[in-house]
Amino acid sequence: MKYGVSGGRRQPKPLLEVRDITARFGGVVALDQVSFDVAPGEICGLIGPNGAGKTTLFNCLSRLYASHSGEIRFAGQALGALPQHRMAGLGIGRTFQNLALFRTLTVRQNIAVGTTCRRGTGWLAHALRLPAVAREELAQAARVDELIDLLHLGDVADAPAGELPFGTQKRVELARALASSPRLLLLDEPACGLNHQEVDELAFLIRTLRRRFALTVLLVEHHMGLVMALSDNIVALNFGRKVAEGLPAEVRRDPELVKAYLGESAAFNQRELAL
Ligand SMILES: Nc1ncnc2c1ncn2[C@@H]1O[C@H](COP(=O)(O)OP(=O)(O)OP(=O)(O)O)[C@@H](O)[C@H]1O
Repeated sequence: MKYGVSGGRRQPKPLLEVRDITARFGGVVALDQVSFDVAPGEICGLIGPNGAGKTTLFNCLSRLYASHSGEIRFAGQALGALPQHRMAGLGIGRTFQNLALFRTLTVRQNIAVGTTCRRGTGWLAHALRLPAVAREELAQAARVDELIDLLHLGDVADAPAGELPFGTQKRVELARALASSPRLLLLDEPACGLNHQEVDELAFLIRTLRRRFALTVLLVEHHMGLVMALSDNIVALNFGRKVAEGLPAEVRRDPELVKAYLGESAAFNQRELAL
């Protein structure tokens, strides 16, 4: 029993509840009645072969796709009726597989964009330049500085984001997602395009960020070493269906998953497992 009372101890209520999510693109069933929970503070790995439905699920969670059936609850609140632009304010941050930075803005400006959803002052306060506005701007600048420091972006803080190496741009996007002070962070293939050393650093960074910001993380990733090393729990999809769920050690032995994914994945090698 994962939630409720177990062994005399009260288990935490899930932060994220995904119930019977089905999403279609024409005749393609991208997600087929997918259900799982993510507990507060957990790193949940979401794995599966290409086309399994992982990104579609992320897009349902961040409300980029609203036309799915089923229910998603975040901190007990149903997301169904909420528009996409409310997600960051609610506490859901995300990064994108193919990066979605403002290429001509500097690193600092890109990260600052992430803080805007936390603005408590309205347009009138800004027009009158009330003291509360200045206080808020100082707090946001401090948050941006903290993230620049934490993600080692100091040397490039004033460079246009689009001119930076791919691995650095990924750190900028992560910083922007964190700038909105999320409780739930959706990471879409953060290791994609990184070399071995950068993947090792990423693993350390994700653990550090979880501790520092009390984050819950949903991690889509093809790098099996990273997923197995980081995840408390793993959900595996294939052809839109959930085919396995459990602890990393359980999931990696699941026959259906091995057949569907790991057996044909060259990525699941000893080098990655050693991470
Ligand atoms: N916008 C779209 N229009 C039509 N079909 C789509 C669209 N987005 C996804 N699909 C289809 O839905 C299915 C799931 O795709 P999705 O991108 O969610 O898989 P994925 O697990 O994220 O794959 P990958 O690991 O390659 O990123 C695939 O069959 C894909 O072709």
